Amino acid sequence: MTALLEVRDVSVVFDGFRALDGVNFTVDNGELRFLIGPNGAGKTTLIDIITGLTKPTTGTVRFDGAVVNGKREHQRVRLGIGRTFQTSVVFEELTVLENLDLAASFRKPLVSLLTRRRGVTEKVAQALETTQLTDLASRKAGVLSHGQRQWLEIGMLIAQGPRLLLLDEPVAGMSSEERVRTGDLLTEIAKDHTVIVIEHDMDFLRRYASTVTVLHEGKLLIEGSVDEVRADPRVQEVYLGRAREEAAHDVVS
Ligand SMILES: Nc1ncnc2c1ncn2[C@@H]1O[C@H](COP(=O)(O)OP(=O)(O)OP(=O)(O)O)[C@@H](O)[C@H]1O
Repeated sequence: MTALLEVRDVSVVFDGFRALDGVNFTVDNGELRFLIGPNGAGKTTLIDIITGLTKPTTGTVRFDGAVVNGKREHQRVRLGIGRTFQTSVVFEELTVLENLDLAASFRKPLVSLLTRRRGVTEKVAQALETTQLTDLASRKAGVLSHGQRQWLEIGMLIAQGPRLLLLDEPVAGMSSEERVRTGDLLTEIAKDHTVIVIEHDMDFLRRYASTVTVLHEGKLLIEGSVDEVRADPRVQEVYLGRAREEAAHDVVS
């Protein structure tokens, strides 16, 4: 396997605070990688330096072998780096199909966006099928359930044809049924994409993750299988220590 993404010795300093501290993080082509860590560990900052939203203070980010440090967000999207945000980006007044169509059109010149097209492009049809939203294609996005909206956002990402998908807590707020469907969807997407998912839910990880990367206080703590990570005393301390602190706080407050 070859590395699609290579983050080398990356540090990010915000006003003297080290959000990331010498992080090395490599993801191979075709991997479904999970990223975990307690609040403030640096997970979102790591995603931000991959997408170009934040510039690393030191270190390099390579995508498909080329350094992308100097590239801006939209240039990285064009290279094939796509992300979802914790906050929704769907247009509520547009239908599922229209949202997907718009997302799929983003790389085209403006003139083709202004030309009315008939029918559904292959990419959009593929995104509808993968996310199993075909039956809801003509439904306005504003009336979708939370889970359906998340799948639409993932579909919008797929419709853009990225090689690397970065998903920030895709199952947050979902029912257990929706979680299963999302896990299956991620597994399906990972068959022909590379996927990095920020997720906290251990049950979800146990079911769907192969390799997990744990961040803590801006550093990479451990990388391994779910079992290896769960058995690691440092990980237990980070999570259990945190739970103990919170329990103590609950008692005194
Ligand atoms: N723009 C910023 N300016 C200053 N500090 C920031 C900025 N962005 C993030 N931080 C700080 O960097 C640290 C890491 O934040 P980050 O959002 O990456 O953590 P996280 O692991 O994604 O946490 P969470 O699970 O809470 O989302 C936090 O302490 C946060 O307050």
